[in-house]
Amino acid sequence: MEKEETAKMTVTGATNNIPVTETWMRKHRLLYDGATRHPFILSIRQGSVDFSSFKRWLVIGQDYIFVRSFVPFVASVLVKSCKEPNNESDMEVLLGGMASLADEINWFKKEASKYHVSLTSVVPQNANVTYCRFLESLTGQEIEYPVAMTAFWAIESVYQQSFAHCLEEGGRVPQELQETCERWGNEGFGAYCNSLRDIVDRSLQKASAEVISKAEVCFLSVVEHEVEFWNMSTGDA
Ligand SMILES: Cc1ncc(CN)c(N)n1
Repeated sequence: MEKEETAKMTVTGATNNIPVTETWMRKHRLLYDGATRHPFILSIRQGSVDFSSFKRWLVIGQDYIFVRSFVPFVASVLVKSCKEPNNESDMEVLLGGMASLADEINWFKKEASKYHVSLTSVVPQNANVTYCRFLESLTGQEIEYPVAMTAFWAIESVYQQSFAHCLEEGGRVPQELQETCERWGNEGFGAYCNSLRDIVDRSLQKASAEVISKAEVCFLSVVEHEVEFWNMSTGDA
């Protein structure tokens, strides 16, 4: 076995047959489930979620702020993808991602007007500010494509799997939140997340052990930020 290959195996624990993202999922399952099975998500699934105006404001207002910061981050990933060899399919997936963010922004505006929330007067909470700063720190040219792609995939996947869990059999999602759960928990959004994951795995195949290790750290940071994001709903953030 080549020296470089040995280093990769040590850092990631990956074997030839198991994609790197899958090794992370197995290794960090508890942490990941902490985000996708957060008490706030479970309360939506069980139908016990508190409909106070604060929470409506939280989900619509705070997430709107987040998504507006997410767009320049995704744009920076798109720019990086243009410099990658064999990038045509990556570009298409990323453009699809941009389109879905445009839809998200419009949806937040529609929801805000339904609940009479003024999006421009929502003050970002600390956890959100920290998360948005983290995104900004990943837009620099020095951040390698596989690292930035890892963040992108993890951010979208945690959301998709959280809301998909709400919709799984046995759930009692309140009527008012059904559309929210379907928006991110639907199969199409799941397929898009799988395309992002495939790009991550492919780009990591040719990455150095150092980049793979950075990508894993980035994955863990995203999961922690997503937990903090949900914590805002219980006032713990
Ligand atoms: C915090 C968060 N993470 C992910 C998504 C899905 N784009 C979102 N809207 N907000």
